[in-house]
Amino acid sequence: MEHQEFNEVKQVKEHESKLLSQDKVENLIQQAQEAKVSAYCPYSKFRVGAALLTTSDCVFTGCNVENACYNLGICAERVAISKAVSEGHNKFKAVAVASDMSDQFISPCGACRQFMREFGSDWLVYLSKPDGTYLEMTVNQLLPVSFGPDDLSMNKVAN
Ligand SMILES: O=c1ccn([C@H]2C[C@H](O)[C@@H](CO)O2)c(=O)[nH]1
Ligand SMILES: [Zn+2]
Repeated sequence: MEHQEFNEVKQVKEHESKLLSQDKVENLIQQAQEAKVSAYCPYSKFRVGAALLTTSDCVFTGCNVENACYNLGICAERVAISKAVSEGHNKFKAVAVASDMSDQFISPCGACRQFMREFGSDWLVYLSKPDGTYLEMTVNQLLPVSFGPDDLSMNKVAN
């Protein structure tokens, strides 16, 4: 097998080994839908919930939290990630996102994509609808050609 072809097969296998079972995805989406109930969104009235699965199989949830000073509002995804990191968890397998939109999959904003990317590019994001259907994407698919910790010289292994 050609070297490049071998690497492609290896990458596909690595990716497949990181995918969650249908049961686990459905469970994570369910937790995101439950987290959505706590959304504090008196201004947009757009409820969002997120459920973040760590590599140690803990789940941290989050909802959007808005503010009378509109620009201070924070998204569900960043709340969930901040809760996890502040409790000592910063390695993630997946995050599920849920909203009330039945006609389209909720998709994380640019700020949240960059916030996710800080903790790796090859973990999974499940964009869901209220009926439980979902799209599976990687952080890299949502934010290709990204800027991350390794791009800072202070974080490089060797110069
Ligand atoms: O993926 C998303 C998209 C939007 N919002 C929030 C931000 C704001 O409170 C409201 C409307 O944009 O929804 C999230 O929490 N996550
Ligand atoms: Zn966001």
